[in-house]
Amino acid sequence: MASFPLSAKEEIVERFLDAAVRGDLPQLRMLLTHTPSLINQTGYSGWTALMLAARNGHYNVVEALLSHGCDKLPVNSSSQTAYDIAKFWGHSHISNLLAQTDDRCSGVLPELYFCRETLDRQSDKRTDKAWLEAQQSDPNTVYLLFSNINPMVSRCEEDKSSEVLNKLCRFRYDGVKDLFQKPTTKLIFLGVEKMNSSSSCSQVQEGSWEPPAWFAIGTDEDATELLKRCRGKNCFFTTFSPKIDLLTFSEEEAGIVAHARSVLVWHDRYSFCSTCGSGTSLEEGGHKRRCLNSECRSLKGVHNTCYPRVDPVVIMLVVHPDRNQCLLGRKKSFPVGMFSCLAGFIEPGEAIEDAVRREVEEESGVKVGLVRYICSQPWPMPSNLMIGCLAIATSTNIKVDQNEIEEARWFTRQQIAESLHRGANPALMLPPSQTIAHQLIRYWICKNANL
Ligand SMILES: NC(=O)C1=CN([C@@H]2O[C@H](COP(=O)(O)OP(=O)(O)OC[C@H]3O[C@@H](n4cnc5c(N)ncnc54)[C@H](O)[C@@H]3O)[C@@H](O)[C@H]2O)C=CC1
Ligand SMILES: [Mg+2]
Ligand SMILES: [Mg+2]
Ligand SMILES: [Mg+2]
Ligand SMILES: [Zn+2]
Repeated sequence: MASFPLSAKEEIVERFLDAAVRGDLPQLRMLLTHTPSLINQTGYSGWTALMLAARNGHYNVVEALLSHGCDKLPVNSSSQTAYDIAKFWGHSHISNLLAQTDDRCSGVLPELYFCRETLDRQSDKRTDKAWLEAQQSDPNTVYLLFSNINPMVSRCEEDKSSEVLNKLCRFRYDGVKDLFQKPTTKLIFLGVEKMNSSSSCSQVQEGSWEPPAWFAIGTDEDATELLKRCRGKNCFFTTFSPKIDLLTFSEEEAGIVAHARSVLVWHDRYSFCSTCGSGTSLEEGGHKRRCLNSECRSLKGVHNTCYPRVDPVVIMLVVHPDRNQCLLGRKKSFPVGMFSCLAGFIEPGEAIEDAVRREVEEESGVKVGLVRYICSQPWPMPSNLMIGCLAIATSTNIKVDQNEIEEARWFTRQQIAESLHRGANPALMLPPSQTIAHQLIRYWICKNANL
């Protein structure tokens, strides 16, 4: 067979990979210093330097590559990551290292979007009327303004390259106190600030630091009038279109928005008592509605009709019995090429595991055995709690319920890893990283298929 001379670029890649095979750390470091882009390159074999070092048990080379920010997601033609390779060849010190280090491939999920608890909710303070009133007029108290259920935001100018586009507009008492007079205004106590690096040091040391309280205000005032309070700043009300607005806050603000918006939506949609139909009033810092009819059954004992609702939803990555493929589906409303995990509402009297098995079979015809809970995410659309699971299929034939899902398919680990690694491609687009669906998929790829 004729062999062709290597180009200069190919030659340097092969020298780099050869250094990884031999465990030649000085040579590898020298080449990386000159050509940092070598780090994730593959040679003719389709293996990266990390895979080769993991195959040959060179712990120090794996360590050095990781410290240079090497990507652990690429897979070889057998769909193995470097972690899988180290495990297969019995280099447990290396597979442990690959499982431990870094955020993305540790097998431990990163904190999910909407999950950061920036404020301390202090739910015991919700029944302390005097304390709540004192906080309302405190000059340090922070108010967020919602026109009905949409928060007032400004465009984030700080970092144009970042995904953070929207920033919540923060008001002080003087800027919003007139709204408290209107009977339709809803005031929600969100919590108090947790102590962090920006808390005033001298006050913290003296013990005189009082963490500012945060409230959300929901109002049906004319939106244009409300915007005048910002005095010329470029503010607007987000409409919460999921693809455009919902995922564009910082991690800190996303958690606050999830809390405030879910409670305000509940007030908006449950104005009347669902037991007797009478009017209701807000209590407990906006976290309860009390029926105004003194004869109503809902006033005797504790009733879930009086509290904000949270709807549990199971969301699951179904793994093929061969452990090498996973089941993803797409709804008609998804962008072209996008597939995601199957999901569905838990029904009354149903355990999480049973809901997973039922929803998967209803939507795809696939039967599921083992179900393992992985993580959860509040999803304020309007108030779901996504309960993320991995599930092992016991059958593989797909029969889609066209009312719920347009198409469902088995995807190989390699197809998934490629889409995660190289980004959206026409064949398979995965949901954005802020979603639990994306994180479950990434978790499975990184963690290996063994549950
Ligand atoms: N964060 C994420 O990664 C993802 C979030 N989701 C969310 O999960 C939710 C549920 O997923 P679906 O596949 O639509 O559920 P699903 O498969 O149970 O079907 C939805 C249908 O269930 C019925 N239903 C039962 N209880 C309901 C309730 N409490 N609220 C609304 N409808 C109810 C309605 O007829 C509705 O049309 C959706 O709201 C969706 O936004 C879905 C996929 C990914
Ligand atoms: Mg369903
Ligand atoms: Mg569904
Ligand atoms: Mg359902
Ligand atoms: Zn009632």
